[in-house]
Amino acid sequence: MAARIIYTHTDEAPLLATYSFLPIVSAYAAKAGVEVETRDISVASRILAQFGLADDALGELGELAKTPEANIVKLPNISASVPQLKAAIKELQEKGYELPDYPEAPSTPEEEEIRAKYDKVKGSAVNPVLREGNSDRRAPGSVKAYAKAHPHTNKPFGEGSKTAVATMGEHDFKSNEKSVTLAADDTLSIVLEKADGSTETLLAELPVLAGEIVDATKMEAAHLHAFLANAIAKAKSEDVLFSLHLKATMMKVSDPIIFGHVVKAFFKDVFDKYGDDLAKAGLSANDGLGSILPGLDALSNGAEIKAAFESALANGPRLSYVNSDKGITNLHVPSDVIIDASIPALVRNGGKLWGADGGEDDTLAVIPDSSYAGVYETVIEDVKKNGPLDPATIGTVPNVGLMAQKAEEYGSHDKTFEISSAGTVRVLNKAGEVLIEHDVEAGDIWRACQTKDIPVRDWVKLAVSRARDSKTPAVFWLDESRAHDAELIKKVTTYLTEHDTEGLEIKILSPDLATAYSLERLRNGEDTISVTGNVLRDYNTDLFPILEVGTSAKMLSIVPLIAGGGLFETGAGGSAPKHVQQLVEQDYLRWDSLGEFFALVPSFEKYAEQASAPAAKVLAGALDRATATFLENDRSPGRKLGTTDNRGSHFYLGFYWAQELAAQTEDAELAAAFKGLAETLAANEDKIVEELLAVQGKPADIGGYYLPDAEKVTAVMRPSATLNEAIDAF
Ligand SMILES: NC(=O)C1=CN([C@@H]2O[C@H](COP(=O)(O)OP(=O)(O)OC[C@H]3O[C@@H](n4cnc5c(N)ncnc54)[C@H](OP(=O)(O)O)[C@@H]3O)[C@@H](O)[C@H]2O)C=CC1
Ligand SMILES: O=C(O)CCC(=O)C(=O)O
Ligand SMILES: [Mg+2]
Repeated sequence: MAARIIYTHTDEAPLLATYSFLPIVSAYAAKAGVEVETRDISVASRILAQFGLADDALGELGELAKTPEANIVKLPNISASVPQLKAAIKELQEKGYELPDYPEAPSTPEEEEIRAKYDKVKGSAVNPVLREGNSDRRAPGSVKAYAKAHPHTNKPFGEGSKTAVATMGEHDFKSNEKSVTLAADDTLSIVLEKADGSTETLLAELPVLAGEIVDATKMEAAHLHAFLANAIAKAKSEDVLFSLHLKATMMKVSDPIIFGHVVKAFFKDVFDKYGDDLAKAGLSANDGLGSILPGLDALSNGAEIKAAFESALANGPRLSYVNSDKGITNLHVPSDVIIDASIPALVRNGGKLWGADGGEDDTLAVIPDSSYAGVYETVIEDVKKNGPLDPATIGTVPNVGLMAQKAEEYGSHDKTFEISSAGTVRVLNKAGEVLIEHDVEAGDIWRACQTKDIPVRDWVKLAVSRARDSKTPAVFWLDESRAHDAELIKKVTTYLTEHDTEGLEIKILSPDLATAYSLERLRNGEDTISVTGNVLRDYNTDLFPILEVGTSAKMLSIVPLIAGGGLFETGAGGSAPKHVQQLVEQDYLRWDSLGEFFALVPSFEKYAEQASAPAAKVLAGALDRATATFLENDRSPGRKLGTTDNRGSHFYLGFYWAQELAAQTEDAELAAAFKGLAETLAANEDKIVEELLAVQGKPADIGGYYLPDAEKVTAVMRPSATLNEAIDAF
C-alpha cells in the first residue's frame, strides 16, 4: 500500500477548522509529494454507514490502525449521548436520508436491530476503535514557554470556600472491585443467578488471553440513592451549587444510568408523583431535563408536570448551569458536563461554577464513584491551602496512558449490566469455575473490565522511554489497595526489570498520593510524568494542561500504535460545541488549531519513514519551526470578535510555514517551490487579514449541525479571496 496520511473529518469546531486548514496542508504536502487523504468519521457519517448510506470509514481506519502503514491524524469528534444521537438522526432525516427513528424501548427484533446499530454510534465509539496503542500526551516546550511568558489566570479560591467533592467511598465501583489475572487463554462467561434459582446469561462468550487482567465490580443502587439524598441535602444546607460530574460519553452504559439516578434524586417528588406518566411517554431521566421538558408538551398533564419540575428547581439546592442564558442546567444533557474538562474548569475558576442567574458560586461537585474522585479532592484541597497554581512558574505533568485494546473501564460497555433482579453475578471460566462473584440487588450496575498483557508491557516500555528521553521522573498512579491496581502493579514491577532503568526515578504511588506529589513538584517548577491507566489518562490530560497552559488544545498527543503505525491525535480536548454556536451567531471561530499543527509534525515524520520520503521530514521540520514562530507572535485565535480567529490563525501558520520551507537548505527544490508563495503571502498579509476580519460580526449559515453543507462551510471558512487564490494557484 502506498504511504499516505489520513486526515479525519470529524464534527463541530474541529470540522469547521478543517475546511480552512486542510486546503493549506494538502497544497503544501502535495509539493513535497506527500499523499493526504481524508476519511469522514463524523457522527453523521457513522450513522449513515450503519444503514449502508455511507462508507464505513471508521471500520476501515480501525483495521488500518492495526497495521504498520497507519498514519492517521485524528481530530476530536462528538461522542454522542442519546439526545445528540436523536438530534443527528433528525437532521439527517430532514436532509432526505431514510433513517429509522431511534427506538427508545425496542420491542420487536427489527427494533432491536436498529437499536443495536445506533448503539454502535453512541458514546465514545471512535477513539476506542482507533487507539490500538498507548498514549503519550505532553505540552510541547514551546507551549510551556508561551504559557510562562503569557500566563493565563488560575483564580484563587475564596476565603473559606465551601467548594468540595462529594463521593461515595463505599458500595461503589471502587470499593466492590475484584480482580484476577488469567493464567491461560480461556473463554469466560458472565451469568446472573437470580434469587429464585433461575439463571440469566449476561454474556455468553468473553474470550481472554493468558496474562490478561479481568476485574468486575458493582455500583449499589440503594447506596447510590442514599448518597445522592445526602449530597442534595448538603448542597442545600450549605447553600452551594449542586453539580454532577460524570463521563457519560466514554462510560456510555454505566454513566447515563447514574445520570438518570441523579435526575430522579434531584426531582424526587416529581418522579414519585409523575414517574409513570413520564415512563409511558418514553421520557427517560437518563436523557436529562433537556429531553424531558420539551417532551412534556405532548402530555395532557404536561403543564402540571412542568410546573412541578420548576418548583423543584426553585426549592431544591441551587443547581449549576451549563448555560444560564439558555436555561441549560447541569442535569439537562448527560454529555454536557464531562468530568475531565469540567472539574479543571471549576478549579481554574476559583472553585466556582455558574448558577441560574449567571452568577458564580461555590459548588458541591458530585462524583458518585470514588475510584478517581480523590485526585480532584486533592487538587481542590491543595489550591485552597496553597493558592492557585501560577502558570508562569509551575512545571509540567505529561502523561503516559494505558489505553491500547480498550483497556480497563473504557472498554467495559459490552460487559456492563443494569441488574434486573436480585441474585449473584458470576464470572466463570470455560471449565465452569467461578473467578469472580458479586451478590447484587435489582438496579445495581455491574461491570467487568479487561486489560490485556501486551498493552501493559508496551505501556511500561513507553513510560521508561519517555522518562529517559525527557530526563523526567515518572510515577505510576496505582493504588495497591484497589483490586485491579494490585494485579497491574505485579506486572509493572516485572516489566520494569526488562528495561534499563539505571539513573531513572520511577515510583508507584496511589492516585491521591501521586497527585499530592506531582502538585508539590509542579509548584517547585519541576516536571513529573504521570503514568496512568485509561481513565486517569483522560482526566490528567485535561486537568494538568488546563491548569498549566489554560487549555488541553495545545497538547501534543501521540499514540504509537502497537503494530508500528502512528495515530496522531490533535490536542487532548473535545470538539467544543460552544464554538460552533459562536460561529453561527457571529461568524467568529475561536477554535485553536495548535493541536492540529502539533499532530502534523510527527505525522509527516512518520510518513518520511514509511515512504522513505525525506521531503516529508523537511515539511515536518519547517512546520515545527513555523509553529514556534506562530506562538512567539501570539497568532492563536483570540476570544473576542474583531481579533484574528481560527481562519486568521491558519493564514499565519501557512505564511510562516511557507517562509520556513523557502528558507531551509535541506531540499533546494522544495525551497524554490515555496519561494513565490512565501513572497505572495508576505506581500498580501494586510489585505488577507482585512478580508478575514471583514466577515466577522454577523450570523453565518453552515447549512446544518451534524452534517453541515460542504459548500456553505467552505464559503464561511475560506472568506479571503486573496488567500484562496494564493493557495489554490500554488
Ligand atoms: N478526542 C476526542 O475525540 C474527544 C472528544 N470529546 C467530545 O467533545 C465534545 C465536547 O466535550 P467537552 O467536554 O465539552 O470538551 P471540549 O474540550 O470540547 O470543550 C471544553 C472547552 O475547552 C475549550 N477548548 C477545547 N478545545 C479547544 C480548542 N481547540 N481551542 C480553543 N478552546 C478549546 C473551550 O473553552 P472555551 O469555550 O472557554 O474557549 C471549550 O468550550 C463531546 O462530544 C465529547 O464527547 C471530548 C474530549 C476528547
Ligand atoms: O472519546 C471520547 O469521548 C473522549 C476522549 C477523551 O476525552 C480523551 O481521550 O481525552
Ligand atoms: Mg479527555
